[in-house]
This record gives sequence, C-alpha cells and structure tokens, in this order.
Amino acid sequence: MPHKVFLTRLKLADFRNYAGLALDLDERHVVLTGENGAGKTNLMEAVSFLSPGRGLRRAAYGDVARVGSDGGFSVFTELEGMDGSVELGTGTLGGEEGQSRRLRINGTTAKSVDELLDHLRILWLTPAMDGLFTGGSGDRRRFLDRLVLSLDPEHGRRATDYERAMRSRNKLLSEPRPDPAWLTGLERQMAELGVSMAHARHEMLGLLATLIEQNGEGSAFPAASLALSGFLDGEWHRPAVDLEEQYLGMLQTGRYRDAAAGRTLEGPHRSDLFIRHRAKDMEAARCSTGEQKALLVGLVLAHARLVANLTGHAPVLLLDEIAAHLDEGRRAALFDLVDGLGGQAFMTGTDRAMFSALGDRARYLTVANGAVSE
Ligand SMILES: Nc1ncnc2c1ncn2[C@@H]1O[C@H](COP(=O)(O)OP(=O)(O)OP(=O)(O)O)[C@@H](O)[C@H]1O
Repeated sequence: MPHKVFLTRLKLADFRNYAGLALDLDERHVVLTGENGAGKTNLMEAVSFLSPGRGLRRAAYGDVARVGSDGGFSVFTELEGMDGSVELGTGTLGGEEGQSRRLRINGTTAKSVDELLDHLRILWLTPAMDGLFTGGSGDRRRFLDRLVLSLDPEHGRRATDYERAMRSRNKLLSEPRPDPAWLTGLERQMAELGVSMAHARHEMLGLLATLIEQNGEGSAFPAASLALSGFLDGEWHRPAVDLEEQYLGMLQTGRYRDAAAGRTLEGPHRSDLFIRHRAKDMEAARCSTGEQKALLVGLVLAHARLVANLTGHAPVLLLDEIAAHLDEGRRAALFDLVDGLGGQAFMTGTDRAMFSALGDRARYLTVANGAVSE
C-alpha cells in the first residue's frame, strides 16, 4: 500500500470568495457539498495551488485574489507529506509583484514552486475537462504534460524553455535577414528540448499503457488506449541524438516555410494525443457523453495508480462534481476505487446523499458563501 499523503490543516486568505478560512482535516477524504456558487470548486482550486502551475482553472493570479482585497492571496497547509510533516504556504503579494507565486516551506522561502513536488502530488478531474476528447489538441497536450509533470518535475521547465526558444526563432524568422548562427543556436536548443519533451511524453504513455494492460478490463470504468502522434511518428525506437539531428534538419529546411507561416510548423508543440475506448475499439470523441466521462475517470484513476506505484506515495485527488452523472452502482464503484488508491481525495457535489456509499471513509463539510461548516 502506498504511503498516505494528507492535509491536516488548510488556511486561506483572500482566495476567491474566501476572505479567510481555517480548516482542520484528518486522513479521511473530504466531501464538500453546497449550493451552486457556494465556493466548493474555489476550495479545490486552493488545494490545487499546492502543485506547480496555475491551478485547476489555469487562472490568472489577479483573478484568484478576492474581489475587494489588495490583490494578493495565500494558501497555507500543514501536511503529512512525502517527506514527513511539513508546512507549505503559497500565494501572491498583489500589485506589481502579483504575477509570480511564492512558496514557503516550513517558513523558509523556496527557490521555486516546483519544490512542492517534493512533498505531494495532486491530480484533478473537473467538469471543464469533459471536452478533452472533442476539443482542440492543445487541451490534450496540456493534459498529457500534466501527467508527465507529476512524475518528472523537470518536464515543466523543458516545455517552457522549448516554447521560449521557439518564440525567439519565430521572431527572428520574421526579420528581413536573420542571423543564421543565431537561428541555428535556437534550433539546436529546440531540437534538444523538443526531443526530450516528446520522449518523456512517450515514456509516460508506455507506463500508463502497461498499467492499464495489467489491470485488464472489467472495472466500472473502461480502459483507454493512448497514442501520441504528429511529431517524428514511428521513430521513437531510435537514439535521442539521432532524433535531435533529424528534428534540427527539419527546422533548418523548414525556415522559409515557417517564416511565411509566421510560426513553427513542426515539433512536439503540434503533436496530439489519440484516445480510444478499448473494449469498443472506438475513438473517444465518438463515444457517448457518459462513456467519455467514464473513460476520463478511468484514465485519471490509472494515472493516480501509476503515480502511487512509482513514487510510493498516493497522490491527493481533487474530483469536482464527479458523482453527478454516474448511476448509484458506478458511484459506489468509484468511491471504492478512489479509496483503494490509498490517498486523500476531495470531492464536491450539490447533494450529500450522492456520497452515502462513502460512509465514514469521508468527512462531510457544507460550503455556503465562502464559509465551511460540519
Ligand atoms: N476573485 C474572486 N473574488 C470573490 N469572489 C469570487 C472570485 N472569483 C470567483 N468568485 C465567486 O466565487 C463563487 C463560488 O464559486 P465556485 O466555483 O467555488 O462555486 P461552487 O460551489 O463550485 O459552485 P457550482 O456548484 O456552481 O460549481 C462564485 O459566485 C464566484 O462569483
């Protein structure tokens, strides 16, 4: 059984509709119920800020700070974490400095919010992800990159550096006579970063596929088959150095075309994740709404299991409105699966009765107007 990571205390200040909140928790799951607009998702979003990035809404920090506050917000937690008990505090100061998020670990300022990954992994599933299979490829790439990031903390930096090099190359190509040495330098950077980014994505899909294979069919949630395509397809058995040279060559021969297009037309930023319902052998986008939701739940649970297996620590799960579209049997099966992962899960819904199958495995809290009560 993986080691359990759980929040024992959560404190918010000026976070969305919470002027202030202090909540003591224990190792049980947390069920948040309340009317629409009460602040359930906001509370989950606050927990999602205990991972690097902009949280489960991908929000601008300025939007997160409570309207009427001075523009900063904070999220503080005490945690039984991957490295023992720890206090984590994160937030922004507002004003000019409001754009970057600070992190303090046991009262000491950390170099980067990436250090959160030393203490916990957080995965989430929200209604906004319902369109994952039918929406644009950017959403699926981001979804995949979050999966990779949960196991490989370097992935985020590689992706950011790749994007930065690509933007510089695009800008340089828009100039009348770009410096070829500078261009080659940027392209070499893109080749190294791009290949290692794509490599990490392929590796993640391979691990996930093996885990899904081992678990077989027969769960309440269907198994998915996953494939990445659109960048160096069929080449991933070759050594990374060869692939870097190949991509570098593609960038160099594509300069005129990319200059005309105003963007880089080939690279890992163009690949797409193809997801199929395995038992039906049907692409996910063509499955029914309910089937898509079940596939997504299955995928997130498989990923959570993978994180638990590989790190030895079960991730904290944020499941927003997860029970709403499931029948009673599926709901009970979901709760058993979530509980079986061995981590702490936060779940929201409008009706407490929907969670009855969880019994005393969860703590039940009511949210109203940015306040939480038993
Ligand atoms: N920066 C902010 N300052 C103050 N209030 C905010 C801010 N951002 C959002 N809100 C408010 O927070 C409220 C609660 O939103 P939240 O998404 O948490 O609701 P919820 O309980 O999950 O509801 P639902 O069941 O409809 O999903 C909304 O009324 C919204 O207007």
